[in-house]
Amino acid sequence: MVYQPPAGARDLLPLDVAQKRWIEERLQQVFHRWGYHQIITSTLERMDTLMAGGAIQRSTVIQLQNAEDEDLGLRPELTASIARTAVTRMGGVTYPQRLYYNANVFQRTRELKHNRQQEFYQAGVELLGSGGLLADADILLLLANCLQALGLQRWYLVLGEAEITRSLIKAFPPHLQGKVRSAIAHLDRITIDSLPLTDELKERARIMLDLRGNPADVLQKVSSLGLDEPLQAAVNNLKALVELLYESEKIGTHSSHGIGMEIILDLSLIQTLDYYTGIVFEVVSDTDGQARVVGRGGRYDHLLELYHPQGENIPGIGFALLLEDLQQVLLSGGQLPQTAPPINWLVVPEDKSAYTAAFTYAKKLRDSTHLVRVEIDLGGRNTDEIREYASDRNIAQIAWIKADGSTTIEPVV
Ligand SMILES: N[C@@H](Cc1c[nH]c[nH+]1)C(=O)O
Repeated sequence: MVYQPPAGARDLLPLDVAQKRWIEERLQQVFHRWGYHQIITSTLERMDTLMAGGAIQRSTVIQLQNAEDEDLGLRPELTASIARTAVTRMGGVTYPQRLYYNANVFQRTRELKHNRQQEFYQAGVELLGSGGLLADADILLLLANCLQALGLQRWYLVLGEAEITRSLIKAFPPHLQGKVRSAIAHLDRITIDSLPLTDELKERARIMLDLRGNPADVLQKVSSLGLDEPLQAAVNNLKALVELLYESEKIGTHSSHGIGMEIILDLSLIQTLDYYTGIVFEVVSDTDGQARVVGRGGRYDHLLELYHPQGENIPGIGFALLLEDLQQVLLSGGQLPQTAPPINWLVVPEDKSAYTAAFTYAKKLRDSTHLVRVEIDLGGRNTDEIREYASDRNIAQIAWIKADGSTTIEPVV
């Protein structure tokens, strides 16, 4: 019998863990500095929670069944679970609530044959109870601060607006809206040309594909589409947000806290999660010409009411950073540790009568500073082999201990 993990599952070895922790610790510090508290929700949820009123497709969830025949699944993301927790378990709290998480998620992919990954890690935040421009900007500045803390070099923010995009798509015949949506999401001009649409609608779809680029240009183009009042208000909001971010950034760049945010406005940006009601965004890292999405999020002002016992409406906005993708990018940038943390000391009892003295010395070392790593040599090796072991493992020093407690310290070459 060969014991393999199930297809798509992951084991993280010590070096992976060291790199993952490096990222997580930096993010956690930023989250704390911005007033966020950690929340841990259940990995397992009822399917109806996970699907968030149809915003998340059943087919993307790994489903399970328990003895009570409940319809359960492994969370594919955390926003729905946090929305559920906030309104069902945190009654009486004052808003806004600032919550962050660091957790694994499971996403079912159809291409299992190639052992496509199904378990991922995300670190993210949810800001609950505040709608509007200030909260939007606060979240995006927090996002920029996270990326800065990681030392991510070249990245840009793709910013869209779910309501505007949704309403632009509504102009298409209902039975084709799904196809148009997917073609636009994939920037697929060929499909758009081949769809049975009037010339006018094809042109509209092409314009939508072009609603991507420098914010000022895109805002001008979208205004030419003759939007109705509420949508024009959403466009104006977007404009105000971009201005606020650039202004805040200017202040940042003059101090040592330049956030270096470049914004690409993209009104064709469509997220597969369909609970968004306002701004949506992706962080794209662009290293060596290779673009990779390392985070995403947006505003969801009608998600919490789905779970609220009285259907009360509480707005929300948040983002998730995708830890595997960040790890890949940071690895190629050379920021991450290349080895698991080294051991500082190997404490070697010279014979049986020195065991107690060795444990006492190891304890003294461990108590001396909280960052020290100390191993006891467990025997079975001669002096040369011990030196070789210490050098292979990059251990800095050996402490040879005699029964009377006398110690010889030897730096490892
Ligand atoms: N949960 C979303 C990201 C997000 C957090 N908050 C809002 N959106 C995702 O996994 O893509």
